[in-house]
Amino acid sequence: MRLVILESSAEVTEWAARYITKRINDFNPGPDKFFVLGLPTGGTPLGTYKKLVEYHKAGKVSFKYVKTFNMDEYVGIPRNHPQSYHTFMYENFFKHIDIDPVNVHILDGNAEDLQKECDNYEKLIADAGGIELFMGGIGPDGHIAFNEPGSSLVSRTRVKTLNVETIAANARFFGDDLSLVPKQALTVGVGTVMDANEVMVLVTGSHKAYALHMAIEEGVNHMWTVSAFQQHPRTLLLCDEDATLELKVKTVKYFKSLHAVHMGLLGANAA
Ligand SMILES: N[C@@H]1[C@@H](O)[C@H](O)[C@@H](COP(=O)(O)O)O[C@@H]1O
Repeated sequence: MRLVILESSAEVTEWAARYITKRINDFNPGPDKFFVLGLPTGGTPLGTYKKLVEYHKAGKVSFKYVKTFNMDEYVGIPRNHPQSYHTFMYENFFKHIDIDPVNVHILDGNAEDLQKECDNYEKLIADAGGIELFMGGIGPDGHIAFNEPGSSLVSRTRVKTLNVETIAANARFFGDDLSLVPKQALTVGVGTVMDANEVMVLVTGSHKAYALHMAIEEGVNHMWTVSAFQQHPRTLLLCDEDATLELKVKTVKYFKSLHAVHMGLLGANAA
């Protein structure tokens, strides 16, 4: 595992955008070779989407030969609801870049047969050749996508009932009214994310500090589903100073000593 510790959440989101840009460009995608990118929603990656749009507009990266798969979507709110993940992704990212909408995949939380929709999503990912880089965020309880505490660490895409903590955390997007927050979602499984060639998780803020500690300093545990990535050969965790508050000094010192190595991941002329 790599843990890249940066000063602020702005630096984390920018680092992620630079890394995605470099990975896409190094991959050199084309009509017969699409780069497959897994994507999250949430407040954390917003800055990354902003930067990617900026890099795209500056001609530094194209999404013409990129296919995307989003992690999750609420069940039961209309696709065009202001808080649906469809709306979030189009407003904050897709409508500003050159991606072909046919290459955008987001689960349909209004499908007649929800499990069929989930099974089909797994098939679409496999047909695309698997996910090259999966970016994710976590909830304060250490969930990845909507894989709530207690989720199977080999789970696949499915319907999930949200727990109280997640409903409370997401209430801010629904006028702080718990009753308006959807209670179910479709989500990729932990196993689905584990299948990606590389997993990059963004963790920012002191409210995620305990989750980061449980993710990397304790054992693999289905109560902290992000801890599963201890067993992934290419896990890249990006965090800010605030998120390190519950880590051991020894852990923080070690990973900070690797700063130059981590910056090297962004390419030869990375500042
Ligand atoms: N399903 C999403 C997750 O994918 C996301 O990582 C999490 C954290 O969101 P934020 O980045 O706003 O803290 O929120 C939701 O639960």
